[in-house]
Amino acid sequence: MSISTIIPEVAANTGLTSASSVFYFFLIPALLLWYTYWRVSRKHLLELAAKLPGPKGWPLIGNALDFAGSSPDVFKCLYAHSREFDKVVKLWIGPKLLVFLIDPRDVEIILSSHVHIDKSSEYRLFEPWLGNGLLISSGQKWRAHRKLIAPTFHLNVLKSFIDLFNVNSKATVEKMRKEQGKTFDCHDYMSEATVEMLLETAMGVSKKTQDQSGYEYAMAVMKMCDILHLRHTKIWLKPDWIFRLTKYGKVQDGLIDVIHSLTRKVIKSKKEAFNKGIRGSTAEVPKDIRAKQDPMGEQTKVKTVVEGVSFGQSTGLKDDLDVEENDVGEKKRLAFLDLMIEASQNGVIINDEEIKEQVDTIMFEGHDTTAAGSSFFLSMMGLYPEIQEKVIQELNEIFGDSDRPATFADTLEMKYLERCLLETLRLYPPVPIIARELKQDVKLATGDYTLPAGCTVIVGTYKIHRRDDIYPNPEKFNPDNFLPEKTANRHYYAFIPFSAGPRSCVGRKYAMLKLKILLSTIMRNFRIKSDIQEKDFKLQGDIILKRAEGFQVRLEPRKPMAMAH
Ligand code: HEM
Repeated sequence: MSISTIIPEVAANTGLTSASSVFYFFLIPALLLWYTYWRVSRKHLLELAAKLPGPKGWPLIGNALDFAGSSPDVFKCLYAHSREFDKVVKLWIGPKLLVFLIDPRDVEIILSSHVHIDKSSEYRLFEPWLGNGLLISSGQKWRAHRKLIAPTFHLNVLKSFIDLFNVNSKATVEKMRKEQGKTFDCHDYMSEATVEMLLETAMGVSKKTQDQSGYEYAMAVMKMCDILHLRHTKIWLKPDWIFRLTKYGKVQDGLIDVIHSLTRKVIKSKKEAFNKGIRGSTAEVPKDIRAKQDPMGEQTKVKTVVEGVSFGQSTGLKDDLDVEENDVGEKKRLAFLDLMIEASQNGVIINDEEIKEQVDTIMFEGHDTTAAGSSFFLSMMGLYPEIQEKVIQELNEIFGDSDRPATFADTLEMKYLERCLLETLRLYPPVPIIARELKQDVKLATGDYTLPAGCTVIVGTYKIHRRDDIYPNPEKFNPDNFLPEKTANRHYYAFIPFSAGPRSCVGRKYAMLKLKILLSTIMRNFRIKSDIQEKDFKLQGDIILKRAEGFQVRLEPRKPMAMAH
């Protein structure tokens, strides 16, 4: 009689022991086999990666610890790496290979290509929010929708937004007036203004359509970005099933609810107007603004094809936004949401779900980027009073004492303000990096390096804009970097705040026009002061570049009753 029949616990234990030994007997070789297969299947990637320069990492986790700190620490650490190497930097986050490109000649190969246009897997985390909208989609869907959407941001359409840009800029000035003399975060005002302008222009609905304010929507977007950034940098939060078990999963659901409820209301309201035969924005433009606008019909006289640097693109580069006026057919002159709804009527080009995805995408891409860009601009004005005075002088020359709204022709005269804006986008590009996933190997231009298929390639815009071989004294805010003689000889891909090539930003011209009207209106009313020096900025690159401490500025009135009407 064996001992196990006498003592049942021992029998059970013996059974357990033998079961677990069998388990380990098979598990360990299975794991080893899987690891060997995995290494062999990635042999090509590992061999090419070994030749790329990069900081030393740890076994298995690679450089994952570089991503473990707070947002500003991660940003600082990545920027420090980009300064140790001058062309390419390789980093491993566990098994994931990231390759940063920081030379414009290499960046051109990726951004100008019609092949390397797939977004990296990191963008997948946006899906519950943005669906498969323009920012994330690829292949035939992206191509068809890009073709549909790009013409809705043509200058001819944008010019019809000028009244609404003016109305909303004035309203922002009035709201900011209560902050005079205090130190406050101007980003809050810029976010609200940019959301409301998008609603009234590209979406074509009154901002009163929604009961919550643009500010609430903007705050929900900001918190969503915090969560997405956390998931990008903390690898254990990446798998959906783990993420859903954490408190962040629930918070995300709540935020998406706020965001999507705005989207649904906007689409509903636009459809109702559309069915009544109304085209164009339903937002109100006060009579005085419309009457003062374009008194001599000058807007129609001004040649509309103003390309290159004035609209955020290096001189000489072109994309699908730079089509001639005559190439944009009558039908395509509709604003974004009008055109989406019209196209959906036959259900072939775009269906209701796809419209929602695109509205979410444009609302996000269109507001957070411009809110950051304008807040950095105001911070720069506050820090450099002599530069600010030159902007004010230019605005005085254009507008004199008048409180008239800005016209399109005026925006073309704002040459110095434009250079300050471009210089802001150089030093503080709101989208500090762009990531793509390579489906095939890519030979680089700057050395004997080949990027392996399967890696994530990251265009390091922030670092490229601060290369000392391209921009002398690169950390200094110097609007003269954008004098025509300076831009003429620069590599096309040395200034890419809006990306470039077939997947460039569709809102590039919209952003530049809107920012010129908003910022000039603010500066016709206030002088900006700021006490925190650039070296003390705590930058965080959670998708959109921001200052962790907030964009603290003070306002001084230029004219006590200026612009009051
Ligand atoms: C200062 C303001 C802005 C900056 C710096 C900016 C920058 C960028 C960049 C760098 C990209 C490429 C992103 C990537 O490939 O991952 C992009 C894409 C995009 N942007 Fe902007 N953007 C701005 C404003 C806007 C505005 C106002 C809109 C819409 C009204 C907009 C809509 C889009 C869309 C839809 C895409 C995706 C395009 C595609 O993949 O085909 N952006 N933007």
